[in-house]
Amino acid sequence: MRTEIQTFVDIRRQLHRIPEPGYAEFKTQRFLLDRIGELPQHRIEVRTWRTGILVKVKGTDPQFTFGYRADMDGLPIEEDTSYAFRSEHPGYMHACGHDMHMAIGLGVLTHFVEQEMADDLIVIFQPAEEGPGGAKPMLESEELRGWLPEQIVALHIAPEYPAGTIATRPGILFANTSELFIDLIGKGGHAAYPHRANDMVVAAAHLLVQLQSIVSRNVNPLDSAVVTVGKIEGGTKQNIIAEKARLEGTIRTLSADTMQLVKQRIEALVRGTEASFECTAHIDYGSNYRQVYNEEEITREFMEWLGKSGHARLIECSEAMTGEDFGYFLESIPGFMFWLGVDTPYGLHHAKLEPSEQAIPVAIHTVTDYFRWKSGRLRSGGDRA
Ligand SMILES: CC(=O)N[C@@H](CCC[C@H](N)C(=O)O)C(=O)O
Repeated sequence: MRTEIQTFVDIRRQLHRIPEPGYAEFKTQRFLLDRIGELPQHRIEVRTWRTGILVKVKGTDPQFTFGYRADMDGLPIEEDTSYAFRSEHPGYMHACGHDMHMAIGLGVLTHFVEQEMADDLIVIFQPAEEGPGGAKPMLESEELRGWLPEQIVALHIAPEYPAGTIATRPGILFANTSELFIDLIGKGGHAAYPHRANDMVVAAAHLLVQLQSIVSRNVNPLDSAVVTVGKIEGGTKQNIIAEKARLEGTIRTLSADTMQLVKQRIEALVRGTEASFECTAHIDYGSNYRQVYNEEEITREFMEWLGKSGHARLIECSEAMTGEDFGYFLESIPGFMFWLGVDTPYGLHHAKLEPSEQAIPVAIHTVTDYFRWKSGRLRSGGDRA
């Protein structure tokens, strides 16, 4: 690659400074458009969709279109890393590696602008992966509909694997997800007169504990599910009985049927809370993501190629209960997602996450060489898409 890898490490650091929430990735979009604007323009076409960006790199003799997708949004976390290039947006951090995913995306794009390929490539910078989900509406947009790739690849950083490793599997990689918001509304009052009020802090505490029984007592132990309440809010002051409480969480399942079962049980427990605490409740499932299902034949072929290529050490991993709206891309476009080892003791969504930047060249070389190899293979008639 003629452009130095250090460029993409620097780009990642600059992106790290400006994490933004879903659909508010304005500075991020501007930054990426400026970098894309510095590339020779004769072989690229650029479109924007909300805060996202689509870039087509025209091949010399296109018969096929490859796609690489990078997500763009940050998370509401106060950063606590040792970095000199910490977030400049108080309360926001790239704690899920989207800064790495975007820098790698620019690396892949730059490579194919500098060193042409026969086939076309679409690089997709997608907003709002952490919520409410940019993939589905982007796929339905006019901007992307006319430019749909025929095979698509995405990656996600993996703190638990060493830099220089790539982990994936054919079939299901990430879970089905649903957000969960439960509002409880009772009757507030004076702390000294509990008999004249319906305390929603107590109701929320009971419900929170009952929710734990869904995975332990309703889901088949041989199946997998997660119900996590990550935020709980209620009340206004220590000597006022709370009129309202809110639980915010997420549900994860490996099958769509189990997702339905978990939701039915949540609804039953919430109805029980209404009866027990004489309150009213409202459930909102927010945004739901489809499982990430790697097309089996293409993924096996990639794994075999990677094993021989020497670009990274390959691990065949198990499914994870993480969610990713990339699942919507894989619903209509064959392809796969892989974990990119970044070797850090702190997990995704942690304020101290410091992914190893050594993984950036590993990913750029893997993705670009794989597309080039696959393009040649399709042309030689050695494969289907
Ligand atoms: C890779 C990753 O961490 N993705 C997120 C996706 C969030 C989906 C949605 N907002 C939810 O919380 O259900 C994850 O938390 O797995």
